[in-house]
Amino acid sequence: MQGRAVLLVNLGSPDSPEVSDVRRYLNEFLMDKYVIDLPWPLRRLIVSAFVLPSRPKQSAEAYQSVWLPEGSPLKVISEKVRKKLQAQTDIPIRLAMRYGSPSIEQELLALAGQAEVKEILLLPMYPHYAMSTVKTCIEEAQRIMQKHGIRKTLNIHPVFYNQPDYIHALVESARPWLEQEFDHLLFSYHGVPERHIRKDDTTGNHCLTPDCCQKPSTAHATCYRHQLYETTAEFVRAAGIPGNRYSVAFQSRLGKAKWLEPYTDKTVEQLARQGVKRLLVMCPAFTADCLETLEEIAMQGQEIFEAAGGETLTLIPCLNDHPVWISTLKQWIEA
Ligand SMILES: C=CC1=C(C)c2cc3[nH]c(cc4nc(cc5[nH]c(cc1n2)c(C)c5CCC(=O)O)C(CCC(=O)O)=C4C)c(C)c3C=C
Ligand SMILES: [Fe+2]
Ligand SMILES: [Fe+2]
Repeated sequence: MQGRAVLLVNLGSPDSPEVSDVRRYLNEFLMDKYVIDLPWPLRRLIVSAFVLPSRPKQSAEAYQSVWLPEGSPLKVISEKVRKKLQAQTDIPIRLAMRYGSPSIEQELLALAGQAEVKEILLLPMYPHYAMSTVKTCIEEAQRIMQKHGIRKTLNIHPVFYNQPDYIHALVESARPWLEQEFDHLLFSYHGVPERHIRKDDTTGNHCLTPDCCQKPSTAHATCYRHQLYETTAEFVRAAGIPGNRYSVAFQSRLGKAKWLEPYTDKTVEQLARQGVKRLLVMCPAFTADCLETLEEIAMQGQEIFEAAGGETLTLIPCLNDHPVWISTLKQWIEA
């Protein structure tokens, strides 16, 4: 294990929940060609003319409602994970954010500056492949390595959506909630525009039909929808949840393009109208709780659910710093 180092990467948050910091963060995030995948002039126009005038204020209010004294939940939790992991291994571990701080550049340089480090394992903290998450982290890390002429080996940890030890950690972390009475379990995954999946499809004909993600295909290596269906299937199998007590939906859509469906807000409303009173929601696209779970699901989702006749919507926390997840990460980095 000598000579190894690890860089954990997550998405990132604004430096503070003030409108100006949220604007700077959204600008960096949405100007990434893998997030808004349009030619630069069009992307610049859309972000400047349609997003930045109003979204920062709206998002800042949302961030203010979940902000912790130590900072953004995503960063605070990610740092806890890093610290707990570091306490269990001698391999140097650092944490970077794809957008905002600490940057991939700063953290890669810090690792590369240690003479004893010969190879760096990049571990994007996302279970599923998407160009807006995993691909952009990998490319950014490679760009930084090239820019600074870093002569160390960069290894990429593969996505882990169907890894038995990941599924086990997910089930163990959800267990206290699953042991309580509930009517329905909703898996709410962060959505992506359908176009993103088609763009990464090497076969040219995948994800054009509703059931393509269920059939064997080489396209699944980069198919976010296939991968999250697999996580769901493995989870319910391991946790013993019957087919009529769970469903999948997609949250956090932005803009006018067609995103993966069904949408979480509509599904939550529909479930309440169908008579579901106690709804559990889990969000396995994220490994750490963040704005999208704590505000969009636990706050907005609860309001939608209650208004439509539901009683309690309970968010199952993400893996966060659960001990089974920490020991899974330890095994992966030491393998
Ligand atoms: C085109 C827009 C977006 C795509 C595509 C997208 C994909 C995507 N995002 C995550 C994980 C997270 N996203 C978060 C926040 C967030 N996401 C978008 C837009 C897209 N995401 C925006 C504009 C925001 C900011 C908040 C807002 O204004 O709504 C977060 C939370 C960050 C935090 O600070 O807590 C996470 C995490 C995944 C996994 C994903 C594709 C699979
Ligand atoms: Fe997002
Ligand atoms: Fe697919």
